[in-house]
Amino acid sequence: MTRAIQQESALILSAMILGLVNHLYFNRFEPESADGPLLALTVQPLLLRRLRIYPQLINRHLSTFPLHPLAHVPGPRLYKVSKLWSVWICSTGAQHTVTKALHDKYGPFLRTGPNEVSIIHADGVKAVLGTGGFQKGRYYDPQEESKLACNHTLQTLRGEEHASRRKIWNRGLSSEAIQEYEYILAKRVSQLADRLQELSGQPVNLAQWVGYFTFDVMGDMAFGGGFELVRDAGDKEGFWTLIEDGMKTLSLLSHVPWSAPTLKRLPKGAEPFLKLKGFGEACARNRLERGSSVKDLWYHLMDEAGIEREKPSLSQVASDGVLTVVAGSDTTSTAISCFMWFVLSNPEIYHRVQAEVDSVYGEGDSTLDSSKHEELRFLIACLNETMRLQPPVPTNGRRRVPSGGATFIGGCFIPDETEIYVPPYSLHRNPANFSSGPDIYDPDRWFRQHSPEEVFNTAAFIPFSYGAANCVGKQFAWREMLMVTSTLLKRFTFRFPEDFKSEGWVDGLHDYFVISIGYPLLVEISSR
Ligand code: HEM
Repeated sequence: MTRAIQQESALILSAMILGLVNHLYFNRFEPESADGPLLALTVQPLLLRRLRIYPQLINRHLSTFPLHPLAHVPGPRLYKVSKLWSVWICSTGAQHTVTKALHDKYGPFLRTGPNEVSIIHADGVKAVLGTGGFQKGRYYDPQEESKLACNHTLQTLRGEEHASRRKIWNRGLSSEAIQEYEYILAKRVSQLADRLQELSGQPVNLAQWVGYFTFDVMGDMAFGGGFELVRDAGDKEGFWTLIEDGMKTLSLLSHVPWSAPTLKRLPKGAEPFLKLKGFGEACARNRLERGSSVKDLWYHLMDEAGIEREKPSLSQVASDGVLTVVAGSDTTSTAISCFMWFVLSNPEIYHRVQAEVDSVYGEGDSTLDSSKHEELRFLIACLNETMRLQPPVPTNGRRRVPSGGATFIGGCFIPDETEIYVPPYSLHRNPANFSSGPDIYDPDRWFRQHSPEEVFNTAAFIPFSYGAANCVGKQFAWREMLMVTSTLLKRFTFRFPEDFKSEGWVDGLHDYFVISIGYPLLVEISSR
């Protein structure tokens, strides 16, 4: 062996040892902040540079190491090495479609990070999200930073704390409470329809108007009113952008939760969150000063009836108010806008669903009467099919396998401390769960007698998530979606303008935890 080869072998060996030490350390002890890794990233390359070995060499031996506990889960090499790739994909808004393409290539178990697995096997739903499943993972931690917005919202609480706060939320969104909000909803639905009537005959961005509507509804629900976007025809406070920027930053940070404490020390690192928090606090102050003539959700969350032994704090409720607006407006408006896009793109379905609304709400009936909602079976199927293909929360947050909780899911070994998730967009389009034509808009699949070759597995349909932390607003969202879509279908005829390239509209749906609609949904409206 020449001296040069001996030297090279020694250097490679030392790099491998360093790689192994890093691997063992970071695999066991995920960093709490970016400080340690940054130090390691600075010192180790310098050290190796002196030894003439470059960090790429180490990278190869870290999370792609054949003895890594997740080595058996397939996925692209870049994902195995670092979460930074996910951050980049997420910043483009294409997380849902990229994850789907990777599942198509690698199968139902996909490694999307050094310590992260995505599952679209139907067994994953109960195992990860159901009773006996896992608690929320570190993905949610950036929201918990004390200097960041939405501190301790319902969405970031775990275990007992979550269960006791969720009890109050359940009360605020129970069937009984929703009956009281019906008045708010009906008022807002007629206001939207009246405004659209004024705009008939010209191209209108329907998605924008539906967005104004859902924001107004949530403003009424969470803070006793005050947004008035439909009335004033616009995003006058700029808080739409505020919420969108906040959500985008949050979804990026969520991929690298340990970077949040370090980033927050940088001057602009946490700005969108702080703005969002300021917005929530201002709305909360307004609600307190103004009071409310109706029992809104705030009434329940603040426990104004005095049912709880310990009254929730104002800051807690202000944070939950922001959560309501974020969780309840973009989601519902995405579902409604996508529904309109799907039915307008499928004229036969459009005519059938309109005919159903006409038959359920006959002469003299009001579409604001929700007691007939159960009769709208085809409309419900169309909305379900919409949320199957375009779930408003397409990727979902991560859960964490606890220490000592290693398990098998759908035959795949999932080691402890893994961040694991079940992304609805890919789950719903997996042919093992829905086929034939998993990517085809086919509302009839919700009705018809299924042949033995057909797969229709509703256990793998989770637009509202599943288990103890599923969507608490599901029942309200259904009431809202059915009331507004039946009203619009009954009152108007919609069509895409001649020169509108409607096929590409879905390409503008960006996944920033909730969907953000990038392109205008242009329609021409005429009264019927
Ligand atoms: C079509 C409309 C909606 C969809 C598809 C939807 C979907 C979801 C999903 C997937 C989650 C779980 C997120 C996670 O795991 O981190 C969730 C949670 C939640 N949603 Fe909704 N949502 C909708 C409407 C609403 C509405 C109208 C409200 C409020 C009135 C609401 C309030 C919430 C809250 C507070 C949570 C957190 C629940 C918890 O952590 O216990 N959502 N939603």
